Amino acid sequence: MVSSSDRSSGASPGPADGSSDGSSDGGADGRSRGTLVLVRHGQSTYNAGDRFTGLLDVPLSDVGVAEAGRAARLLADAVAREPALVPRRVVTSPLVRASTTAAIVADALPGPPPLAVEWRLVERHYGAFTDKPRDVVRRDYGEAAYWRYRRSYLHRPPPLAADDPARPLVDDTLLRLPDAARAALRPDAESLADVVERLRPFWAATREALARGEAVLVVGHGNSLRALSVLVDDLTPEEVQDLDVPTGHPLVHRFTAGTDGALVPEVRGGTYLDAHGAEHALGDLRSRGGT
Ligand SMILES: O=C(O)[C@H](O)COP(=O)(O)O
Repeated sequence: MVSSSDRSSGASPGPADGSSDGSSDGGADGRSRGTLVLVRHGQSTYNAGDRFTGLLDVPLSDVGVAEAGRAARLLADAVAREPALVPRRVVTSPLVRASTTAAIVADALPGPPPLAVEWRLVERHYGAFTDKPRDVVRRDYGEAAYWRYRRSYLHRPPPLAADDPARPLVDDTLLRLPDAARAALRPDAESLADVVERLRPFWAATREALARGEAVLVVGHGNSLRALSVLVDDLTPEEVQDLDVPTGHPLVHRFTAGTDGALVPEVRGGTYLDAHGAEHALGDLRSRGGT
């Protein structure tokens, strides 16, 4: 099983356009491949208030801005040691808590690399839980259902009703996404499995970039990154149930080529740039019920 605690110390690419700027050396020896760095945005105002966020477009808190700055410094130090880690672009969810984090991180890197917005990285649609304090949902739905909706792979939260006060806020986010996103996203609520399905094309493009030896840096959300991890590490539903993602901690995935040319993760679950800090953040996150 890969839980966050199994990750040891130590991002879609843009469209798979087949080009390379030579910023990565992976692939040259026929074995090593590109590097994927995943970063959950810094703490949002809703994380700070312990509310379900989902598709609401809320900003970073002051703590979140500081966390994004720390992630930027960690990545700047890492690329100074290993220039092949410089991504061609920083791929981000369109939601402002992620795109602000991505901009802070990109500014600290050589180039700086441009941002590429990928709608498939938006957070899981939390349905009727959207905008609700977690303790209220826990009280109203009961302990067992609360955990089932939050952590199970297949359960969707109850649908977001047309007269829910959060409905216009979610609709506002949906309206700002591309037509393809509105056609593909469930309008009422998503299970983690739904998020995995919408991320598949993104992972396919990312795999191609990694196979070309590129470095890919992705900024997303707690649940969109848990879902992406299912694809990156081939996690079972049981494994992803225990996976938590701390805010603002870069997680590096390196790959080699298997005998059949498939990408093989060097360390299943990846390697945090700041292992000690990530463990501390994960402990704190779990004491509050996880991602
Ligand atoms: O509340 C939520 O939607 C998730 O649990 C966390 O989402 P975030 O990573 O966007 O904070």
